[in-house]
Amino acid sequence: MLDKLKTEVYDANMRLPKLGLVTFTWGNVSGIDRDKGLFVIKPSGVDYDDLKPSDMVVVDLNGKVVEGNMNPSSDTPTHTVLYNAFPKIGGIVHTHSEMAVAFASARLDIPAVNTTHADTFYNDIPVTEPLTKAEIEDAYEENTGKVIVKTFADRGLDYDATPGCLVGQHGPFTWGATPDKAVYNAKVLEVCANIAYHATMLTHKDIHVPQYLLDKHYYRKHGANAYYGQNNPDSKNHAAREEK
Ligand SMILES: O=C(CO)[C@@H](O)[C@H](O)COP(=O)(O)O
Repeated sequence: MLDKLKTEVYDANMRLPKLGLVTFTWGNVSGIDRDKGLFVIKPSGVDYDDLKPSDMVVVDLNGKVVEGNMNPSSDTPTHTVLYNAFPKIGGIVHTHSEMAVAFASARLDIPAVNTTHADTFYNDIPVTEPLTKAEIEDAYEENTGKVIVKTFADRGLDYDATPGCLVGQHGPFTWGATPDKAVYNAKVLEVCANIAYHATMLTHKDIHVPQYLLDKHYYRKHGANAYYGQNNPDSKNHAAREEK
């Protein structure tokens, strides 16, 4: 079942250690088949070197395992909440990338300090409130998803325009149209966290790009697909390059 999606999710999971986004068995990637209402996620606690596409676990949108010989990622309830709440996403990533986790631990948003950030995230990347004792002691991973959804609702953020969030005192979750795009967004989030940290340390100031720069980059990417570099397979330039 869903063999093609299993391979796609396996490949996306294998990019996490290659991109330096995870250590040991931390983190996870999933991908969804919206037509079937099923998503595929890596198994829990399995070393990336030992993973195979056939190890991926198939889960329904109630979080119930429908196929798989192993237990799904411990974060499966979080992915379940996000797929139900964010209908346009096709893939989700959770990592423990270090600078992102530093911002999450300090309970700080990752500020939009430059165009690198603006190209992918239309706002500061929000950090959620840490989960309460009750939220941790019962349905922890489900509540982790709920606090992300609540943060976006409370702050009036568009999840499609800002495809990532820091869970306070935990770490980053990113999403995208595909598992691979969600991995891309996870790496960009970590790069942005690093740049924001250094820029803030260099200036000891609160830095934010102006809204008109965020608008320019967002609408250049999400507006007409006339051009947006290598990130947009629909762009003319991308097609032209493919023909060579
Ligand atoms: O955030 C956590 C633990 O804090 C998890 O994401 C682990 O880092 C990976 O768990 P599995 O996906 O292997 O269950």
